[in-house]
Amino acid sequence: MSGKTLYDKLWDAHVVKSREDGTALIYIDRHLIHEVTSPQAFEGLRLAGRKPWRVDSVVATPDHNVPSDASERAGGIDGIVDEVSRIQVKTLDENCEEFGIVEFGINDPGQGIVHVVGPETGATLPGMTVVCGDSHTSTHGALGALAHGIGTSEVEHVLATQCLIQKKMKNMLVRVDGVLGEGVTAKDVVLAIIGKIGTAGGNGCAIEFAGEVIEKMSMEGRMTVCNMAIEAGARAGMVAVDDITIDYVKGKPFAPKGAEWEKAEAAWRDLHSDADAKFDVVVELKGEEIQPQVSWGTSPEMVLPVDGAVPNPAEEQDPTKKSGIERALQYMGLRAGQKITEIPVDRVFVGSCTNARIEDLRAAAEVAKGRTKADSVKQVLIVPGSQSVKAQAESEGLHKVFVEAGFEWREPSCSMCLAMNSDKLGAGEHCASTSNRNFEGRQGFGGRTHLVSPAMAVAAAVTGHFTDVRKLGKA
Ligand SMILES: CC(C)[C@H](C(=O)O)[C@@H](O)C(=O)O
Ligand code: SF4
Repeated sequence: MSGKTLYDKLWDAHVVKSREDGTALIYIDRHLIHEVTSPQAFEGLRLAGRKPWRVDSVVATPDHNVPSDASERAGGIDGIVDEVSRIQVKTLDENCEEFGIVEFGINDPGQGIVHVVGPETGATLPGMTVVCGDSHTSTHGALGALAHGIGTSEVEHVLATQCLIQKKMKNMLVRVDGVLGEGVTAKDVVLAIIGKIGTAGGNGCAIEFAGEVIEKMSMEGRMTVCNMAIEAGARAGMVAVDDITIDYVKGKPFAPKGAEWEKAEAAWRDLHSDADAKFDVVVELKGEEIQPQVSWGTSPEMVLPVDGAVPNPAEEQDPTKKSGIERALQYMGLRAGQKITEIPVDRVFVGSCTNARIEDLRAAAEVAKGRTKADSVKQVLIVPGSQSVKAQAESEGLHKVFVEAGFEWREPSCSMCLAMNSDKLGAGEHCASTSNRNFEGRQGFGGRTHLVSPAMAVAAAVTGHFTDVRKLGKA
């Protein structure tokens, strides 16, 4: 018998009962909650007269509907102008109060995007099963956890039973070997992976990201990569536990302490695929071949190196792909063969659970330092992923760099990642965005999203069009 993959190990450790039909009941260690997908789940609990099975496994924070604007934010929940948003955030608050759930409320120092808050507080730990009613829960797999999104009815199921019915996924290995060039980041790595395997490449699989590039990557970079596993079609992405993981987790508020820590660390050290483990699918990339990426179309797989040119549908043989390209070019307002660097940018968004951690803001500030927003760019939003990221950035003076560059320094929120709050693109506007989704209307009706790294987003902000950050020269 061959060895186990990391996914096999995490799965086996959480199976409560397996059935003949391939489904299994798995135990959930951590349940993260936000305002969008939890109201009906709590309503269901109430109607059935149930209470959460293990209330201390649940951690909540509002993120999608909270305004990023400081003055609107200052009014707390009651100050939220949009009525639907206000009700959602208020309902989360009331539900947490009623059921005794730990919540980092709207202006609490622990508040933030749920996928930033989980790892930074140690609510997410290696070896855990982590769920949230949110597809980007895959982010938490970076810690060597089995983490994936669930639907609202499953949110209720997990609240009520602490378990989830699942079918085991296939094992997929994505190896990124070699080294990354200067100016090439985790975001470029994951965009290049999706460009290669497509948005259906990981369907039915749990992806383990490995290889030298991933081994050298910081925890935050690994989170960026795992965050977008879902955009590659896989519900879960993960990375083996190593010293980088252990060092990251140590001392976090929810992390075990003292003798408990020793025991936990020893167990976590086994959270890697065995040398003889077999994967159903293996994909390999070379780090040195990855360039800074920019998405040009309406799907994350429509992505190119910054020195590339938008495809010409006339050169595509496959009729489905051809019409896909035609439609994307039309929506995005681009010409066949147009150089990526010739695409003008109207707004820039640095934020989201993909790229709003402290290292992302440092990378953005490094490019912004001594430069200013191009006149043609209407707005540059810099939105920290959590209150704690915001405080850290301010203690390092990063906010001053942004403000001096003519950018807006905002409050933690999902913000312009999706049009669920007041940060939106206007119809026809192009946005250099560090988020993870670029489908039609994602950032506002008619808005045109281009996915990039934080450094590339700022390079676009200061030049007014996509620019290879490596060619910017000295500020
Ligand atoms: C609102 C929520 C359910 C959704 C998700 O599941 O991912 C959102 O976070 C997104 O990024 O589209
Ligand atoms: S930041 Fe964007 S992708 Fe992440 S949870 Fe919020 S809306 Fe979803």
